Amino acid sequence: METDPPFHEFYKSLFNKNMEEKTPQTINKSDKELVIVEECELPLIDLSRLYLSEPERTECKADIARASQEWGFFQVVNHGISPEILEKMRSEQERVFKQPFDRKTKEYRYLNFSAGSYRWGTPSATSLGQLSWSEAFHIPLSDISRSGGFDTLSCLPSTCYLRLNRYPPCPLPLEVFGLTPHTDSDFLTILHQDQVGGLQLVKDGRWIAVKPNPEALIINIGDLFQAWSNGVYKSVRHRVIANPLVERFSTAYFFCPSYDTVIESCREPAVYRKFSFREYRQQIHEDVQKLGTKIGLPRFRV
Ligand SMILES: O=C(O)CCC(=O)C(=O)O
Ligand SMILES: [Fe+2]
Repeated sequence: METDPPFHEFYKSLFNKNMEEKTPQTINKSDKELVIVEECELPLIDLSRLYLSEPERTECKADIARASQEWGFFQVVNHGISPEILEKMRSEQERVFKQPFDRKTKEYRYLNFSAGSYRWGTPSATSLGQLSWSEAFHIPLSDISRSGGFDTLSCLPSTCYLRLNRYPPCPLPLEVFGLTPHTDSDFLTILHQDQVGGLQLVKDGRWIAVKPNPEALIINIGDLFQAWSNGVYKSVRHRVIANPLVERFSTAYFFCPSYDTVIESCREPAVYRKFSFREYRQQIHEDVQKLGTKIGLPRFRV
């Protein structure tokens, strides 16, 4: 039974188009203003410092604020989630994705998730550079609290969700992304990645590769946090490079406000006009439908 999504069959015309072109497009060329130079470690924050007395507490918060301004990304250790739980999450995730493809698409109910929680590839892609060579389960937190008896989760907005990502080995890693470049449309993201690597982000106008640390959690600022902080904290573009040999797993938790929440800059003069999260989501949806791509925050500049 095939477990991988049928990328080759479904995107055959894109592969053929790429072969026919005299100089096949590679993703590095198509994103040509940004060339990869190095692998680096994200700023590392030891969260246990928050429980110490002053000045450690304040210094820890200042480090977080600095990383959020300069990188939009940082990693945390001593976050309270044991390596055993992270390992268990990874092995359960592997089990879910190892189900036959047909079952993942048609029989989502076997997992007790809502309809439409499974996605793979990029249905709207018109070139290989727009295709994401990955599959994901997108699980509203309300589904988890309902099925797992985690009552404490029910006090979080129903818009929060968990995304389980799997990146199968990809035969054309220079032409196809694991996940195409994007910023996250939420407030804050918490990401756990395995040891394979592939996550890259833009720093000072260049793509850099994030050195994996499976013990750490990666935190990144989302679009709403950027707007709320009036552009002080950065929602940074990131992407995942496909791997030709090994599969990769990651889990992302997207912390979102309720749809009615109004995002308004905390400072004057405001860089962005105020908007509700509902309005933001609708605008993204509309842009993706009409233009094939997300515009995001630039739409809301005053
Ligand atoms: O897999 C990763 O490392 C990144 C995932 C990501 O950026 C996302 O799901 O939005
Ligand atoms: Fe992301």
